[in-house]
Amino acid sequence: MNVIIHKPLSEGTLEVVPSKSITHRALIAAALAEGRSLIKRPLESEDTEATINMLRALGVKIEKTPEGIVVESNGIQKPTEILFANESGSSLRFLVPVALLSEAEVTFDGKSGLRKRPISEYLKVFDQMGIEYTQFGENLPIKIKGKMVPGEYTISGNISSQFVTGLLYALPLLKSDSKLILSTPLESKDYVDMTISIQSQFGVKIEEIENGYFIKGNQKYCEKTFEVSGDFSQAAFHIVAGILGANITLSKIEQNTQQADEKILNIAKMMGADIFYENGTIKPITGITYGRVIDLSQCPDIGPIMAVLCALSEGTSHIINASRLRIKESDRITAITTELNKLGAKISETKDGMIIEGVKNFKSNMNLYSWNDHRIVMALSIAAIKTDGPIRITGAEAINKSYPTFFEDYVKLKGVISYE
Ligand SMILES: O=C(O)C1=C[C@@H](OP(=O)(O)O)[C@@H](O)[C@H](O)C1
Ligand SMILES: C=C(OP(=O)(O)O)C(=O)O
Repeated sequence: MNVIIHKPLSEGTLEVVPSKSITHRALIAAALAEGRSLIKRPLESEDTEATINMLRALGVKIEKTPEGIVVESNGIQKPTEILFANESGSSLRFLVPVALLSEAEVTFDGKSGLRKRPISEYLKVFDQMGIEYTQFGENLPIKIKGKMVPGEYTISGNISSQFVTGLLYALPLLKSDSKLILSTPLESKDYVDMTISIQSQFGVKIEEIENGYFIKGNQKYCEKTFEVSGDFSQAAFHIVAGILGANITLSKIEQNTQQADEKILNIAKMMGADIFYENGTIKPITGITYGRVIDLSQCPDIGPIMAVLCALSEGTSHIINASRLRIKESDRITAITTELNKLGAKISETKDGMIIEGVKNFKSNMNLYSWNDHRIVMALSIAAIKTDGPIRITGAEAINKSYPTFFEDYVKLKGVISYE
């Protein structure tokens, strides 16, 4: 699907879509609880669907109802089929340790991009646990056989926090205590804090210790009714749209939900933006912003939209500590640099970030490419606010990964688009 943006989004009020990260986590905690849970206001997207399908293959009953998703579980069962994570890094990495609780042979696979994303930290843990595995490609498919055993395990903290989340889900269900030690400082730590917070709401406690986590064994997840909060990673696109010129108000976006991308508020303010935030409502004010040093080690997903804001800010910005942007759905450093430069931005890549000289406006270009990455499509659609004519984004269906209604919302906000 190609999208042509004839006129950018310009005004309106939008209810922020539910959080992808929280939806994945609530579904998994509910699947690990014996009994019946209800997940209210879940995100519906390709990624959350991957988690649902994988949990179903592990014997969990999941039903979509008008009230939300009902999850009924009797524990994790031997899988009935290959666990297919599609393109969702979270679904794959969260569910590897969970699936191993079945003590059966499990095969994981995913679509092209995910097949190349690292799974290395689990291989280290499998070696320490004596679990056997065979890989049939660069990373996936992988066939795993063995039993998770409690103990002390060491992994790196700077490849993906998703390995930590996956282990924290499964280890409390083992018969005795475990420790997870991080050999390098943990990046994207808020995501792990979110995991721990959601686990505690389902009755499981994790203790943070120096260099890692202590996980008491023999714990139980409890059934629960849980409501998903609005997604800061998606709100970030509309916040930047507001700063760049659109008159947008965002509703249903609660504060302090341990979302890493809530950091967009402080980063944008540091760049000179005015943003009002009260009672779950955000109102960004259009105005001038200034280039700054922006550290993305804790909030990588706002990388593409921060590049847009920096490219249109006065002076020079340095995006630093962002090497993991290269191992997402696309190499997001190369992808956003290439596409924004086609619009006249002045961005150069560094090994782990970008140096961005601000420009006042973008020119139009009818040939922008999604790089099969939802966050690149959304960032380019917001960049259209400062182009001097229409833009075409090819491969725009990538938005289905996390925000299938993105263009419907774009039109609600008075954007004019057509599809090819
Ligand atoms: O735990 C999560 O929900 C996520 C963690 C982050 O990954 P990394 O820890 O690999 O940076 C983030 O980029 C991803 O989109 C979602
Ligand atoms: C990288 C992302 O997700 P995941 O790692 O779950 O594929 C994302 O949503 O930007």
